[in-house]
Amino acid sequence: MTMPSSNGLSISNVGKTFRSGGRDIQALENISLELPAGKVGVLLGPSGCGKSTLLRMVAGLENPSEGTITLNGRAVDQPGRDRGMVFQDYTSFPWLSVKDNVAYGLRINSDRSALNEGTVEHFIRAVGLEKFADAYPHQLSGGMRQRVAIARTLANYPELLLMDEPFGALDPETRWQMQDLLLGIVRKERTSVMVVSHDIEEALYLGDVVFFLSRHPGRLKEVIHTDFKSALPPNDREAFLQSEEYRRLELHIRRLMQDEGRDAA
Ligand SMILES: Nc1ncnc2c1ncn2[C@@H]1O[C@H](COP(=O)(O)OP(=O)(O)OP(=O)(O)O)[C@@H](O)[C@H]1O
Repeated sequence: MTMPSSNGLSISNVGKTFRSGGRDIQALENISLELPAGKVGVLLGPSGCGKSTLLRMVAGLENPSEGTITLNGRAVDQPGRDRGMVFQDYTSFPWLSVKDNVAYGLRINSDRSALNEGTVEHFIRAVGLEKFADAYPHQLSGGMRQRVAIARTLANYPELLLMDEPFGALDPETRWQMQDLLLGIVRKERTSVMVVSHDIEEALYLGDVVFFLSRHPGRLKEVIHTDFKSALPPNDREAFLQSEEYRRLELHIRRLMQDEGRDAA
């Protein structure tokens, strides 16, 4: 049993069973993992292994059937401002400008503080949309709309940023740009991140640690640390893709995926 740590995300013996059409579907079984504060974790695994379900439980949108989840020592049992979620389908408000979209979360959440214009500007700049602050979502590309969603979520300074296949709908080039943009911002802001992905390259590029889940029911099969990246030149995708360790891990995870496919057949 994993001891919950007070610093970071701690998932301890978590299981989830859905009751559907009169029968029980066990989506996740006995998941225990730790994501230290300031790190990027990736939930990777075949379709249906429970990645989104686990992320939704960390967001507080679902409750575990067994086990506990804590963030920085506090129990997670409902959504909260300490966590911010970004979905794949750009969740910006079409009737609000970029600036107002980013400000929206602050406005509804501001208890005492007045709307902080500086924060809005800071995050619009961080995602490179300063020239589009007064534009509306329909005037933006998919990648730009996803930047708005990221800026809006980060403007609330969440302790943990949760992302469910955030770049899955983007073309490969934009996807690479968005991955670099995300890493640049979260390193600077020191935000912890948990990302759902089913893309091996993305998982190894983004993650400090990759949690590989197997399915039926979803179990934590392997935890892969990517310490090898610290010896590579920073922000150099080519060096990353050509490194021996990346190639080794990519092949290893590909085999894990294939094993899952065989098990399901
Ligand atoms: N609300 C629900 N009611 C019943 N079953 C559910 C519900 N949500 C998820 N499941 C089941 O739980 C399992 C895990 O689903 P989940 O969406 O978390 O997997 P995933 O790994 O994110 O899949 P994908 O990569 O395809 O998005 C699946 O068998 C799914 O059918």
